[in-house]
Amino acid sequence: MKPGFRIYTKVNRPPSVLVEKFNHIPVANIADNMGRISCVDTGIKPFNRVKMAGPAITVKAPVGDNLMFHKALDMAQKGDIIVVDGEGSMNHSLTGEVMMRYAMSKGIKGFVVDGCIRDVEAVKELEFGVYARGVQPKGPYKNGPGEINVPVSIGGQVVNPGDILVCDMDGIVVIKPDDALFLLERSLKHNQIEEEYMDLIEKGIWDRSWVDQELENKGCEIIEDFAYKS
Ligand SMILES: O=C([O-])CC(=O)C(=O)O
Ligand SMILES: [Mg+2]
Repeated sequence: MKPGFRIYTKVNRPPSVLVEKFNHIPVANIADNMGRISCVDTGIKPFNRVKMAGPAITVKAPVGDNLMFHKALDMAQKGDIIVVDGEGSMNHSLTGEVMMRYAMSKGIKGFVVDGCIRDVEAVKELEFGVYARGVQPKGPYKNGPGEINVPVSIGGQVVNPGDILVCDMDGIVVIKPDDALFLLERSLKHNQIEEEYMDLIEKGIWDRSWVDQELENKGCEIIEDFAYKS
């Protein structure tokens, strides 16, 4: 055992037919079905408009070093998302256009980096999901150590290898494979309810009575006799 410098090559990936279905579901709708506690903090932002869902290949990188990220690039399979725990460091970039183009050539879906990237002008144009905490022109070292396919922590969430990440312009949600089928059904229902709301709004018949009902239940004081005076 070599804690801090080891690679697990096997990953239990959920079935890709299941994962792919999450591509069409807004992250917000999934998050609403997960107790609002399963999203990565919004310091990790999209750097283009590419949405994605895929199983995680995880990398625990020493601050400012991307040797293990490069190894993960070689190990990752079509459809994977490489998730890099760079401890949120803003001092060195961990990836750039060259690695992204290589990843694209392998069918990898994208990168989620709790750290910095560079080549952001090029990233805007890529059909490849890139989510990261910041931008830094100074490049990474390539010395190691680090670990691949172990639990990592990014933006306040634990990500295990094989967990499903769903990423869109609102943010990133992390799904345990055992919860995926249940969440897929719930989130599709949620989509449908929201579509019904939009329809009722357009027709001008959306029922708003629940708001006053909630305020009454919670004991809100409503003053109707005079305006606020300072
Ligand atoms: O130095 C590296 O490994 C990362 C990099 O700049 C790139 O991928 O363009
Ligand atoms: Mg570069």
